[in-house]
Amino acid sequence: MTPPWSGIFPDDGRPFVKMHGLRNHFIIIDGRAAPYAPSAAQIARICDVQIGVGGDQLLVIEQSARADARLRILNIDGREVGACGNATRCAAWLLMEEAGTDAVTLQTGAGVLACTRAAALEVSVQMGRITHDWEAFPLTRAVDTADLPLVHGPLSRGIASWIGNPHVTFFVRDLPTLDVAALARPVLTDPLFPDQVNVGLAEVLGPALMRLQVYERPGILTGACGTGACVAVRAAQMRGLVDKGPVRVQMGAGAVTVEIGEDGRTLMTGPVAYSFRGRLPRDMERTA
Ligand SMILES: N[C@H](CCC[C@H](N)C(=O)O)C(=O)O
Repeated sequence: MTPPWSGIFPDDGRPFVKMHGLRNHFIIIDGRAAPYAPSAAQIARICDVQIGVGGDQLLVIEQSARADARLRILNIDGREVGACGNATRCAAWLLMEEAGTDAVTLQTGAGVLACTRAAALEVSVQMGRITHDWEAFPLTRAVDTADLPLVHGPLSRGIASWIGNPHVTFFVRDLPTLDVAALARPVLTDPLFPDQVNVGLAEVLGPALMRLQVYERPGILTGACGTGACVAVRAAQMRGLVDKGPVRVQMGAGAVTVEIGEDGRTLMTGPVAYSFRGRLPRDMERTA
């Protein structure tokens, strides 16, 4: 079937796949054969749901000397970030489907992550170790990252964690009634975080159950956040609020399971979903 209007809109632009993990949505582009390095303005337009494809992040898969592939994660403002749990699951699933395998390694800013198929549309990722080293973030001054000296309205006693990207987790009550973006915005831009920070509001519902919403850099409320779920479980365990075993983290559209080993290595398992595929307009290639 020839697509209608193909003469008006030539479909020879860069192919993309749109996927999501619990509504955290991504545009995935294969940059292995032909490198793809869009400008910040192009990234913003592609990620804009009203005038582009729509996505919380743009993902570019590249060749890697250290892993099966390299995953580059670009925020909607063009900034490259070191980690994204939901994106890692989606990209891993795509590469496993492509190769007909049940395991794949992905090089990210958090290191080389081992990913495996957990079920037909479910992927486990060994996310690496969570640290609380204030220099890793970086923070503008040395503080107790296990109990941050930061109060923004009802948010206090935050825990700062690094899992390839920076996060702060606050524990709250009645999460569904809160205006998460409004509460988290002043934290995201607090001068303590010169590179901004992803802000998670977590509520413990039981010894192995939490719910979470994350206001992500550069200032978007996402449907779910895989790295945010990992650090929220870690933070809850540090405070003795949940068990040491696997913890389910509910995030609106569903849940991920996070298991943190004795050695601090963090395994995250959760769903992936295919939305659609298509081609970007021709002018989404960088020309200069
Ligand atoms: N949603 C992603 C995290 C993206 C983090 C990014 N917004 C940053 O600036 O670090 C996840 O599933 O882990």
